[in-house]
Amino acid sequence: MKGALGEMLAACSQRFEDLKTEPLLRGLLAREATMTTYLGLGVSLPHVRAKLGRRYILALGRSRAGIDHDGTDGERSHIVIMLLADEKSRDYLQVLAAIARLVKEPELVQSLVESDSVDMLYDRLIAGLGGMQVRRVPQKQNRMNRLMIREADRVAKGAECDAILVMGDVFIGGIDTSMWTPKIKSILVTKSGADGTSAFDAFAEVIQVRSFSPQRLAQVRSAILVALTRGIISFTDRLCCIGGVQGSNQFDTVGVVDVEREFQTLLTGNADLLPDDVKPEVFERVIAVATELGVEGREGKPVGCLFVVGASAQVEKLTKPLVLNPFYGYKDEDRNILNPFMDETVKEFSTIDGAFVIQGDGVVVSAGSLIQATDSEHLLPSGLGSRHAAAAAISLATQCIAVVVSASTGQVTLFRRGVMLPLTEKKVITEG
Ligand SMILES: Nc1ncnc2c1ncn2[C@@H]1O[C@H](COP(=O)(O)OP(=O)(O)OP(=O)(O)O)[C@@H](O)[C@H]1O
Repeated sequence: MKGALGEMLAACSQRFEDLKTEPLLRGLLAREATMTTYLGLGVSLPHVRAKLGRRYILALGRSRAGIDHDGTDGERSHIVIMLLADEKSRDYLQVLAAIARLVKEPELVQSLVESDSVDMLYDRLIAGLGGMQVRRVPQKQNRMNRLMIREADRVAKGAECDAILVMGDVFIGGIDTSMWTPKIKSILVTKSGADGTSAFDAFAEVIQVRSFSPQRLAQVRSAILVALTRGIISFTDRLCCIGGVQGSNQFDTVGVVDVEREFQTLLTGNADLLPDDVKPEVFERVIAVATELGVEGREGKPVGCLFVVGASAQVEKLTKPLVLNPFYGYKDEDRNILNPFMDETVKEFSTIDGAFVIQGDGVVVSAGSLIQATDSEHLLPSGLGSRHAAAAAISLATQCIAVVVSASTGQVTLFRRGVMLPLTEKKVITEG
């Protein structure tokens, strides 16, 4: 890896002659020594921040034979994406996250590894950055899709909806935007990268979510929550939603949702779903990690988990460590939940008892914390035990938002001011 990084830095310094490669290499290797930058699928993303004089330099290296890399369980790196960032680049974590998201597409990675020439690799990378190729949907299916779109438009107008929410992942590779014709403001919700695609012309807003529960209603709920926290819709809005089974290429459902009624129990007169100090992207990230844990578990086994986000000064007074805090001593940037390398770390620690305490800006303060707040006033539905009770109590005692993944049902539930809002449906978990 040291050799590969040296080569890539040399290539960069040919382009940018003022680049001081020695300290950059030292920085990259030091970063690598604290935590591996291997992302999986044969891709590594070494990165460093330094005085660069420009915001970012990105270099991509390919090795067909692969490079040995620490902390990869014997997997080799075939693609090395080196990100150099200036000390002052403020969206550093977002850039890292965007790159990490991109290389989660196995087909793209494979096509980069197999490219015959630098030009071909470059073209494929650019195509990958521009989103996936939209696949053709058979004529017959499209007739029904067009009909559903027209109906959604009519329902939206008739019911005086403020916007149409379109679940885009019904279509493999994304919705064919030429098909989208309604006059009402439309919001596309999608898991796949929409950056830079034509979706931005056809839709007023694009909400990119990282993880979805497979259930359709739960998907709509998560999407509305994200749209709310980002200020794309408001509590008084009425939405027309159009969706279908993921990857089926077929819209099959049109529904109307009154946002306020949907989230009524949670709001009761308070319009601030998110605590003041919690950044929307941090909340979204926590929901995404929680949903992934709920759906996938850890190494095939169901896991439970509790995230307490925001109001960390208040929260700290009501918590006690159950184990030595594994996040102690790391730089804020390295233990921020927005950092893509934290995903695995958080999932790894999800198996230890206790809660994650996370600051509103994303910095993980601790894991394995015992919540000492108690609340005897609110009765939780039967079947919910001490983890859910702790989440309810801490959300009542402080201005935090708590997110629980149930080990017994996989359900993700949100707590704010002691009120619970299930975000995903329960699933039946069988042992073994
Ligand atoms: N006060 C608390 N603070 C932090 N973590 C807690 C607290 N109470 C329980 N937990 C965590 O929740 C775990 C499971 O507890 P329990 O089964 O009673 O909860 P539950 O609400 O039924 O959740 P699940 O649906 O995941 O089983 C405990 O092993 C512990 O890790």
